[in-house]
Amino acid sequence: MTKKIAAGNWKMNGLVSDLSDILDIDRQIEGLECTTVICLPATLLYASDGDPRQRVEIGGQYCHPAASGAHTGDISAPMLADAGATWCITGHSERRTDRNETDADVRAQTEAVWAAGMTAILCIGETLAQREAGETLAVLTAQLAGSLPEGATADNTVLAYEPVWAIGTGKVASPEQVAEVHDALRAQVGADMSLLYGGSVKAANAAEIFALANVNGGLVGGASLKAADFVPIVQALAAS
Ligand SMILES: O=C[C@H](O)COP(=O)(O)O
Repeated sequence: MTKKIAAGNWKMNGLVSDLSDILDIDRQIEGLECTTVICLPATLLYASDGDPRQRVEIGGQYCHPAASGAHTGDISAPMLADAGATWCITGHSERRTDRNETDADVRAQTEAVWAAGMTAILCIGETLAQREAGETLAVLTAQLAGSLPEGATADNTVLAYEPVWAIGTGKVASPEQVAEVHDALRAQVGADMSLLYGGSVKAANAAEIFALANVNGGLVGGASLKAADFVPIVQALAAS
């Protein structure tokens, strides 16, 4: 069975002093029936794990496929797990673009996430040019085939659809666009894997997106940084 998941992605934002927002979120989501995750910069994971949280689960945003080795500046999945992460994003479009990560890289990272006992939030998404060329479903199908490893289950993987043109732009995909993609993904990954939508999700549009049949939650960037913005999104998901 799918799980409702409200996942925040702080991206390259946040200092130790900002962890008070995690505690605020934690307090305010008590009693809500959904899983809440915040994917933090690696520098904040250990400090966050030391906080007296009850409900918010913590994740990383990337991992190297190897467990250790001579990879200056990188971080491994066992390191993230050791610092308290139980989730890790793989294949975010910002890394596919900024770091030239390929589907094969994402597949290897996802396997590393599983090996460290964490759940992967695997991201796929089309660019505006691909959408305008009518290639959206073909692009997503190819990304899925290339980056989702054999052995993916509803317990070890959550799939996030994030249209690149909707990330951080304020241009949220329409309910029809989200529904078309999520219905197609559901047919490909089976009934149980949770499917998240990401791209300019905020309190004002969350309920409409979460009401769609095959949307089981959101991957939220900018609106996850402050409890005042994120908690209403978690509440909308729990009420959906
Ligand atoms: O991982 C989160 C997504 O990239 C969405 O970011 P955004 O909510 O700031 O558009």
